[in-house]
Amino acid sequence: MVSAHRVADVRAAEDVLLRRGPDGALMARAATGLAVVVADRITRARGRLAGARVLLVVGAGNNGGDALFAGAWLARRGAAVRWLALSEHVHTDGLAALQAAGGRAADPEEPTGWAGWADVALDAVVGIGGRPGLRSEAAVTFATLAAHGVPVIAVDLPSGVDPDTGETPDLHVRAEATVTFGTHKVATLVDPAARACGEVHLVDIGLDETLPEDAEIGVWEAADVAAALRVPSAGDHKYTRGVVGVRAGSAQYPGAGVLCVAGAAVGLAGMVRYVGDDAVTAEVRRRFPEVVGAGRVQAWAVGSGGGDGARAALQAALADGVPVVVDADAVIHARDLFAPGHGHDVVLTPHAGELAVLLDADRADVEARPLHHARAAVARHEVTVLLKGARTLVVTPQGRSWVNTTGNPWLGTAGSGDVLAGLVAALAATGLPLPDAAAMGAWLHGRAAEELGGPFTAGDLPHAIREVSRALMARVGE
Ligand SMILES: NC(=O)C1=CN([C@@H]2O[C@H](COP(=O)(O)OP(=O)(O)OC[C@H]3O[C@@H](n4cnc5c(N)ncnc54)[C@H](O)[C@@H]3O)[C@@H](O)[C@H]2O)[C@@H](O)CC1
Ligand SMILES: Nc1ncnc2c1ncn2[C@@H]1O[C@H](COP(=O)(O)OP(=O)(O)O)[C@@H](O)[C@H]1O
Ligand SMILES: [K+]
Repeated sequence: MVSAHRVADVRAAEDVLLRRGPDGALMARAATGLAVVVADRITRARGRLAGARVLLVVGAGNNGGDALFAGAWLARRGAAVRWLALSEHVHTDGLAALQAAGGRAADPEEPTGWAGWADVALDAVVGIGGRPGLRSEAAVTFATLAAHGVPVIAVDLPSGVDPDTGETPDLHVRAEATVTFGTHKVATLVDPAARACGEVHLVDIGLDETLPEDAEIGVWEAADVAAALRVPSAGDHKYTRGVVGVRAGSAQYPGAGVLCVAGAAVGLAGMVRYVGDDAVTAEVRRRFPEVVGAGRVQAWAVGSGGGDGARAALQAALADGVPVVVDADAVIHARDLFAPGHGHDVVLTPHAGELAVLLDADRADVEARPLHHARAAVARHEVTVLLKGARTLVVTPQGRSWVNTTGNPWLGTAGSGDVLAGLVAALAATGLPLPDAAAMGAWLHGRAAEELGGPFTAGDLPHAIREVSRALMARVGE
């Protein structure tokens, strides 16, 4: 599992290594890793590093130091390197190294000598020492670079984002790529900051052994999902594999019932039950002859397209005392059904708009602070929350947080959330803990979208999800 750590934890881990190793060793690792990524990107873009024009936008701290040493490495290999200092003092040894390698200062008053000159710029204004926002000089510098179409590679983090929350309350750099050191930061994974990072490269500087195990946020990877998927054994039959129930769709939204069942059908459970509107039931049976009616289940998916019937459906599902995926029209009923101490095993699966209604917040504020709001809902309702978005979050009442990095924007298509709700419930029915099922469902759903590429509609997802699961299980068997 990939993970992100808080700045305080990164600093503590760095301190241990700094005490152990020779002066500058850690920064040398970071700078070399940075330089190698920059050189590789330049080589891919223009064929060769020699002659490439690299601008370093440098602040006062060690973030600037990383860039100056990286600039020296690049200059020694034939790149033309200039630095633009945004602070009176910059990292002394880094600057000396760059000067010795032939780097030159850019004149801030002459943008033709930097914005009009550079093939690529490194943002090394601030890293984990930064507060959100950009001072006006930095803001003007990056606006000028953007106006000249110069791509930016951020050092550790795009300057101006909030490292520990992923929030971007103020001006910040928008990078084409970010080279981050030692471990991910929340900002390199969680939106909206993750969007400002572009492609993220993680450089190993040896922090792994000194970082705390309990990360701030984790990312499920293919191997984690593959290892957790429940593959039936010879002794299993349909009931031991798990039965998933769907109470979704309504006369108003019949398709949601069908799509939720379709998601449930590819979640590796042994049987799918559907309970709902007669016309929807008929359509579900027509599409999925194997689906049966009411009876015992090991997990429910409730609420997708549920309309006015969502509350009654949720109450009926809760009465069974099994894990429940609470989607769409059912989410709002968390308000009174899930007061602290309720004791149900539940995951809410809202998008930002639904979470905003539940929390009496603005949708824009949920989008600006998704992790904050997901955690607020978890605290208020003692449920797991899966907050859908480009970077879907799963936050549990036990204090774990995961962010999903699979998927593509084509997933923003009507009914795609219905498929996800059914899928998560089915995975839970196979015996997986509900939070794990939520994280794995988001991963499979996003990975299926990547396989499809796009454009696609929600009805294309289930088959792709099954193919992704099949490929993962084949990997485990290898
Ligand atoms: N501790 C270490 O040995 C290592 C640190 N590394 C690098 O060092 C960085 C952290 O360095 P620092 O602790 O020196 O901090 P930074 O370089 O991130 O920033 C600190 C400086 O920026 C100023 N500042 C803060 N917010 C600002 C803003 N919004 N606009 C303009 N200036 C602002 C501060 O007053 C301070 O002078 C990491 O992000 C990483 O790039 C790496 O070299 C790895 C090793
Ligand atoms: N820009 C995006 N990039 C990746 N995934 C996205 C994006 N926008 C939406 N999604 C995903 O698409 C799905 C949409 O679900 P939802 O909003 O509930 O749609 P519906 O209610 O129509 O089913 C969610 O899984 C969400 O994470
Ligand atoms: K930076």
